[in-house]
Amino acid sequence: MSVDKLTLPSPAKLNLMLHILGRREDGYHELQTLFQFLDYGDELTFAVRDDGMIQLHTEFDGVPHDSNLIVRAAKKLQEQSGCSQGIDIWIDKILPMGGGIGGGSSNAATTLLGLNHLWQLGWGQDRLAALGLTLGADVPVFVHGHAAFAEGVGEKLTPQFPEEPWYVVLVPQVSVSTAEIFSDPLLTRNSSPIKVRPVPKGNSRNDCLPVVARRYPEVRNALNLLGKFTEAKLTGTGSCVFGGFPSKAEADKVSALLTETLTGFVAKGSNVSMLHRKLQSLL
Ligand SMILES: C[C@@](CO)(OP(=O)(O)O)[C@H](O)COP(=O)(O)OP(=O)(O)OC[C@H]1O[C@@H](n2ccc(N)nc2=O)[C@H](O)[C@@H]1O
Ligand SMILES: Nc1ncnc2c1ncn2[C@@H]1O[C@H](COP(=O)(O)OP(=O)(O)O)[C@@H](O)[C@H]1O
Repeated sequence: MSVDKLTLPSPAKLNLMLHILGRREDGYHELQTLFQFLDYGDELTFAVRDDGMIQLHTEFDGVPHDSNLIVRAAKKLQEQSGCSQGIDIWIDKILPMGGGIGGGSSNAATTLLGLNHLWQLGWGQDRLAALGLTLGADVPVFVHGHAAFAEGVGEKLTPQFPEEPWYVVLVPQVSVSTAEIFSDPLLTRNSSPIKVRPVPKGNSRNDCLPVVARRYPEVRNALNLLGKFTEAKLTGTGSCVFGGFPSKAEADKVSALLTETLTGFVAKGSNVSMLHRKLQSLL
């Protein structure tokens, strides 16, 4: 049965570790990183239109309509599939921008999967992920929807099954530009590749952390505060800082103490993205 309206989640991700192995000729960096999803994110609503127009109805501060990754994803999919239908889109945005939790990439992936469903294109995940990669290095993992060890610039994915703790995520009130961190001369770019799978314990370092912590006192502060309770880590190029706890009750307790002065939230780690769980329930 065909539907013409759909609401889908757009989860956040964490980088449980991130090593930078080198820089390619095109300026992009070769990484090894472990992605896991959070059961926490934005929500997008899509409604098919017959006139071919693509319209995002929710305004974003500082992001013009046609630059929004949601609109760019929809337009690319429409062009490449030759679809004559259009789409109205609304988003309930709760993920911070420039937080290293992948909100923009996740929104793009939710759009690709949602429109593939509504426009009945029948594209497979590999094809959607390849299109997604042209929008951002993190889009493919959100399209595939499974926790994964990622190599290359993030597009070579091997599914992984890390523990799924409860996380406290602190959101320092600064937006970190990924490009700015990757162009810092002090960034470590020569980590040795990990050859063993699954990634052995003790490799949880994020090579971006020293550069981000030096540039952003707010991130340093969040790392110090959460570090009093558990190992505090940086996700991606930041700004968000996270730490795992064995139960929701423990995460809630620490979060209540820290969010008196800092913004943050508690969320469960998940190896199957909530977007894919919802899509599965529609089939
Ligand atoms: C570092 C990571 C780790 O998950 O996450 P974030 O902190 O951004 O969430 C990602 O690889 C980011 O992916 P994404 O946010 O999609 O980055 P893109 O838009 O593709 O790239 C933004 C800019 O960062 C630099 N860049 C990005 C990825 C990479 N592997 N090497 C790079 O040098 C490039 O200068 C690029 O122009
Ligand atoms: N739908 C979107 N959601 C978030 N950011 C977007 C979106 N579309 C474009 N952007 C731009 O992408 C940048 C990176 O966004 P985001 O993915 O949230 O951060 P990060 O890559 O640090 O996890 C934002 O600062 C914003 O300028």
